[in-house]
Amino acid sequence: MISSAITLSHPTGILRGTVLLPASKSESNRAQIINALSGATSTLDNLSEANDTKVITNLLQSTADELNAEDAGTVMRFMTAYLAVTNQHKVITGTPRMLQRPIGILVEALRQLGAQIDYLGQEGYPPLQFKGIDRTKEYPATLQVRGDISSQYISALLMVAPLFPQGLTIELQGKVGSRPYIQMTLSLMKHFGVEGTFAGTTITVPPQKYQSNQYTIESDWSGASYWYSMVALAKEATVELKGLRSTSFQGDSVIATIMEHLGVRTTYVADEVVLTKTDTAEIFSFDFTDCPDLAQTVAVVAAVKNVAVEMTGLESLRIKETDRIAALQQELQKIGGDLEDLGEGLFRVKPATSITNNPVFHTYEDHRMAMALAPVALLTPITIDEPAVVKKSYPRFWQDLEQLGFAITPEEK
Ligand SMILES: O=C(O)C1=C[C@@H](OP(=O)(O)O)[C@@H](O)[C@H](O)C1
Ligand SMILES: C=C(OP(=O)(O)O)C(=O)O
Repeated sequence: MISSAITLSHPTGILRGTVLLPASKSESNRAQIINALSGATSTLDNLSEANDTKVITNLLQSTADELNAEDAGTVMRFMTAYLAVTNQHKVITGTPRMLQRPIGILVEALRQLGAQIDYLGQEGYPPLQFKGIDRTKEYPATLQVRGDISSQYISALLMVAPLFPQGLTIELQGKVGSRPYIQMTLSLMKHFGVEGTFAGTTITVPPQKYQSNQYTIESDWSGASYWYSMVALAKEATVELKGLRSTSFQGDSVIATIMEHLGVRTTYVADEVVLTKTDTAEIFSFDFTDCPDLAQTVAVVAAVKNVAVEMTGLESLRIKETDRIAALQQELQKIGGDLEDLGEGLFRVKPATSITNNPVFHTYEDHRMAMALAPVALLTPITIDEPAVVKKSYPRFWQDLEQLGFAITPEEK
């Protein structure tokens, strides 16, 4: 998909079919870092085709002096810890947006562990220059690390923690966001032979060696969330999503519970879930602290279904691929809706009152804006700018939509 915009519509509004979801980029990128730290002897099956995963695969093999993490937060943060502990002398940079996404908390923690890292631009932000690690330096076995900016800093530190002679204890400070991603990191570490404990706000990883193992990456629950939206907005629907597990490492599997309020029933069978429609469309409140990547999905469906959902825990949305709160407000206003800021962290979805005016949606270099807005096409033809953004996590998204009956027309501008 190279066109700069597409128009998207669905002639019947009826969805029936099977979708082979992409694998989780979060699991793929952790598994690859752990594998690289343990001599690259594990077998990783079903690695994601997400660009974020391709980027980390390439960077882990690269001999270049300057590495480019592009727009991938996990790559920037996980590679930062990896480059530090593997004593490399390289630079890591990224897209202009990546240079606005903070990394100071992670750099500060790694410096305390002996890593020499300089900022090449603004203090606290990439690009970073690595100048090796001083192994002679006494380092503190316990670090205090803020948990309220990005859990990716904690995950990055945890994956390298067993390599330190005393291991590492992390005491999380402040509110902890995206906690299931920290848990996912510990679960994958355990799969590769390293045990850590997470009690209250303290995580301890004793010194240990990773063991090689086989792991099959699960399909991506965040990517699944857009199919939940489509089922919620379709006239009729039965959609099978392949490769999802009822017991998942991914916190975004909570989408199954959230979408019960918005008219989607989930049935777990073998290695897939089946989504069907119900009549439910009820107001509810939900705290997205644990699953920030689902916020856009839910805000759009709720607006279109006229359900004034109350949303909290959206703080981290402002420092993702774009300021996702501002982007949602802009785009929902185009269909008469909004994400109203009620203050003190509370947001309320304002129902979309004019969805049929052929909206042209912008995507703000954010894959999740494109994918969260696409389901609106089940009700009215829409235009999506820069549709190629989906490649960050779900490159086959538009092909999968076509397979389920969406009509997609490129619009050259
Ligand atoms: O660790 C991960 O794989 C991720 C953690 C989350 O980020 P934050 O911890 O910055 O909220 C999430 O938004 C991101 O898409 C993936
Ligand atoms: C926030 C995201 O990714 P990252 O932080 O890894 O760039 C995302 O995929 O929604």
